[in-house]
Formats: sequence, C-alpha cells, structure tokens
Amino acid sequence: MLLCIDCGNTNTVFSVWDGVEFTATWRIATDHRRTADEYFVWLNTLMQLKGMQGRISEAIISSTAPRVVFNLRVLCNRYFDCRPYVVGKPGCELPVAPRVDVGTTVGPDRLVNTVAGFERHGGDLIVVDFGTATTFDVVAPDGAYIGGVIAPGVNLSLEALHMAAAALPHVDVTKPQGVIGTNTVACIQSGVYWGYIGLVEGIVRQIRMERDRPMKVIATGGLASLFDLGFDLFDKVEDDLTMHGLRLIFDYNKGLGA
Ligand SMILES: Nc1ncnc2c1ncn2[C@@H]1O[C@H](COP(=O)(O)OP(=O)(O)O)[C@@H](O)[C@H]1O
Ligand SMILES: CC(C)(COP(=O)(O)O)[C@@H](O)C(=O)NCCC(=O)O
Ligand SMILES: [K+]
Repeated sequence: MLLCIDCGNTNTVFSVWDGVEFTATWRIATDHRRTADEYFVWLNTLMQLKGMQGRISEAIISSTAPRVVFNLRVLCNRYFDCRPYVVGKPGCELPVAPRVDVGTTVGPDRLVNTVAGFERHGGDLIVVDFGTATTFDVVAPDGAYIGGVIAPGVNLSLEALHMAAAALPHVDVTKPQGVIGTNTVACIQSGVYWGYIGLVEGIVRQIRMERDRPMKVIATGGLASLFDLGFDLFDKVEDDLTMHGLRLIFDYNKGLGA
C-alpha cells in the first residue's frame, strides 16, 4: 500500500492509499526535530489499531517545510524499505510543468493541488487551500499551474492580532451571526471571518477578470467548510484534494518507470 505524506507548515498528514481509496488518515504537528524513529513509533501504534502493520511498501512526500524532508525520507527507507518520491525534487516528475517566472520555486502543495484539481475538474480552475497560508492556485486549460495568490492564513491573522495588540485575546475562528460585534471577541471574529469572505470573493472575481473566462473554484484545507457555510464561494469543497494529488503524481511517475 502507498503512504502519502503531506507536510504543511502547521500539520503533517499521513494517508494510506490501498489502490481504490484512502483507508486511514493520521495527523501530527509539523516539527523538523522529529526523528524517523519518533515518526515510526507513532505511526506504528496507529497502524496496529487498523491492522495495517507491515503493509506499506511505497511512499510519496510533499513538504512546504524543507527541513522536515530528511527525516521523512529516513522513515521511508528504514521502516518501509522504500525510496519515496518527493514532489519538486529530482526523480519526481509532474504531468504538466508549471509556467512561472524563471527561477521561481512553487510550493509543492500547490503543485499537488493543481494536479488533483485538474484531474477531477479539468482546467480553468482556481484551487483555494486554507492552510498556514491561504493559497489560490490558477490552473490553465492544459492543467499547468500558471500562478496564483498567497494570503496570510486565517489562524495566522488571528495570532498576529493577539501578539501585536496587548488588549486583544487569542480567539478561535467561527462564523458570527452578524457583522457588528458587541464585545472584543465578537469584533475580532467578525473582522477575520467577514474579512476572509471578502478576500476570497474579491480575489476570485479578479482572477476571473484577469483570465477573462469562467473558472470553477475548488476549496480544500481544514477551514474550507467553515467558509462554505451559506455562501456561494466554492463549486466544491474537497478535504482530501492534496492526498489525491499525491497518489496521482505517484501513479504518473510509476507509469514513467521513474
Ligand atoms: N477543522 C479545523 N477547525 C479549525 N481550525 C483548523 C481546522 N483544521 C485546521 N485548522 C487550523 O488551520 C490552520 C492550518 O492548518 P493546516 O491545514 O493543517 O495547515 P498546513 O497545511 O499549513 O499545515 C492551523 O492553524 C490549524 O490549527
Ligand atoms: C505558500 C505556502 C507557505 C503554503 O504552505 P502551507 O500553508 O500549506 O504550509 C507554501 O506553498 C510555500 O512555501 N510556497 C512557496 C512559494 C510559492 O508557492 O510561490
Ligand atoms: K497545505
């Protein structure tokens, strides 16, 4: 079975693909100090619960945190006896090359989202990923990543307010009933929630204008469904979009014999 590892700046997600579906998903905080042995003790315990021990034989990794990749590679080599594909690194090809400025590195998560979005929805697509940062990936008709937008993530914005202003507490994001908050917490929640709705609407509108054509919008990431509540922002929310992109890129490289 294939182990897909999506390492973001906040969380690292491990999913097992059995060839038909993802049969297990586990999440751990991203920490570059975590060793291969530590990952394995944690993973093995969870795999035992699912009766999956010894079943992983292949792996693919996408990581927005470069320092984490070394220990994840060691994990795959030492405990799963395989050499993982690492998106964006030599030996891992993409079906369609990104078209961006020369010398630019695109976040591997965005390349993976592009592949998954194109396979499932075709081109002329915008993929919005609510992670540590909120990213918008623009996918051309031929499936190429052709650029996008990086905005501060929802929780990052809340944390920044709390850190910079002595009287502002840490607040969790929720959907407020109205816009006008009548206490500090409600005011912050309103600012971040409605600010984000406006950000997504505005950026999607402007991308469509710049591209001068209709484009579907697909959303992923932990907070996508919260922003989908009662609005017409997204054509679809797909929580496991990045994982599907990883297994598609794995299959593509296997097909190449790489
Ligand atoms: N279902 C959720 N509800 C609330 N916050 C969430 C949820 N899922 C993720 N988050 C928060 O959203 C932020 C981004 O998380 P995640 O998507 O794991 O980011 P990354 O991919 O960058 O590691 C983190 O601060 C995380 O705690
Ligand atoms: C924009 C990101 C920080 C998002 O990462 P995430 O929120 O998933 O941790 C990541 O895709 C990245 O480091 N990108 C490199 C620059 C670029 O994509 O243009
Ligand atoms: K991500």
